[in-house]
Amino acid sequence: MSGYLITFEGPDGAGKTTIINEIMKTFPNEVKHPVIVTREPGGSKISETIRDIILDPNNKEMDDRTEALLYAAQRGQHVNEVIRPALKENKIVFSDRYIDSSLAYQGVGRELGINEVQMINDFATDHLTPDLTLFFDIDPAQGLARIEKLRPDNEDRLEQEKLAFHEKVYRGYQQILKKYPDRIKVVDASAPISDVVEQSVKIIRKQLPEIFK
Ligand SMILES: Nc1ncnc2c1ncn2[C@@H]1O[C@H](COP(=O)(O)OP(=O)(O)OP(=O)(O)O)[C@@H](O)[C@H]1O
Ligand SMILES: Cc1cn([C@H]2C[C@H](O)[C@@H](COP(=O)(O)O)O2)c(=O)[nH]c1=O
Repeated sequence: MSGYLITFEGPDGAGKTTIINEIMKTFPNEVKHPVIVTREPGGSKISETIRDIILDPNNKEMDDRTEALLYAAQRGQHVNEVIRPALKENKIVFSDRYIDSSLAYQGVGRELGINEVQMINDFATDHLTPDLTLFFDIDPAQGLARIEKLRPDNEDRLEQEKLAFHEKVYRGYQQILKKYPDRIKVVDASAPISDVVEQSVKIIRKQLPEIFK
């Protein structure tokens, strides 16, 4: 495979989607490869359908293991239908969330265990690991406040979880950062948007210099 998978991770409201959109205004002209943007949960028709089920606030009775398996299932489909074909075509894939979200939210937030969640995802993706991951570091309360401001009455099932859950997820991300220091790099996501964009592109340049013109 000759493309590159770059993933964007962090608490809800960290600014991942906003910053990817900003980066995309100039990044495609700076690199040798075509760039595509995708997201999880979602990114393909089937995976978006699974997304709707997972995030539906009416699905209050969803079991934690069911939730973990649904995230892994949508990821397997997304990888096989969208990500692997793009990598084979030499593209750079920006994914707004990927496996680390499951390790942090389901593995630690839901207390299913990082190793167990890693196992079902390795099966689903046949071990597809990102080349680089940017962790958007923000206090979870600040992230949730951004979401609340953005859509006060329209939070999804995960966003509706109490702050204590999101703090646990944040601690989960800290564990994952320690486990994969070479792959995951930290961005200060509390900074102004232009600054977060600059930090992100600087890290990509440093870690993957070969992709730039
Ligand atoms: N650096 C920033 N400073 C201030 N506000 C920001 C910044 N980045 C994003 N925002 C705002 O925060 C809100 C959430 O941003 P965004 O949807 O990009 O976050 P996200 O990480 O993709 O969230 P989620 O994971 O929940 O989808 C938006 O209103 C956005 O404009
Ligand atoms: C991929 C993935 C996501 N989540 C959670 C994180 C968010 O609260 C929602 C939806 O994500 P979005 O960024 O708002 O689009 O799902 C998760 O718990 N596990 C995962 O694997």
